[in-house]
Amino acid sequence: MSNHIRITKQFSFETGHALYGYDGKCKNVHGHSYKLSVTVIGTPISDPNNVKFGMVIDFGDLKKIVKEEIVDVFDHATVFNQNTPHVELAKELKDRGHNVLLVDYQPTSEMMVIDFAKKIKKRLPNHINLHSLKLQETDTSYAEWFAYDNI
Ligand SMILES: Nc1nc2c(c(=O)[nH]1)N=C([C@H](O)[C@H](O)COP(=O)(O)OP(=O)(O)OP(=O)(O)O)CN2
Ligand SMILES: [Zn+2]
Repeated sequence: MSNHIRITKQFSFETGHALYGYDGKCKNVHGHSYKLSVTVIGTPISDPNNVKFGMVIDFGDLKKIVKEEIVDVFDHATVFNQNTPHVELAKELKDRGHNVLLVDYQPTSEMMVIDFAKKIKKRLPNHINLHSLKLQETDTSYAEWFAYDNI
């Protein structure tokens, strides 16, 4: 019998964005208190001499990866699609000392969660797989990425 276990760590960060060309209020620069749940899957370490005995991955090690790749980059930044005229607004804000992040996609929840999945997968140890991500933009809206939807 295998013992594959999913473990999840939750994060939150405040990020501004604007959806260039969108036909609603989210074309305006505004922000969200994003909540991100990161779920990985693996087998708990079975060697009692290993300091991480019984763990799939130390929650602290998962936290370090997600903080470095996502939270520290996106928190209190404003994200713009670099393929739109918003790049000019971004330059102006940057020149005035604001924390601006240019990405090569429309910064919707869907596209951000795809970007996050790529970044987290690259940092995980070989024996740990990314199972899913849930990115909550508002109390009532979220996007999810699942590994088995993307094989
Ligand atoms: N499929 C998507 N639709 C929308 C996105 C998105 O990322 N993916 N983003 C936005 C806006 O950025 C913003 O999040 C507004 O979302 P919405 O849920 O419509 O927010 P409201 O506050 O109006 O929601 P209610 O809870 O219904 O009041 C827009 N769409
Ligand atoms: Zn928004």
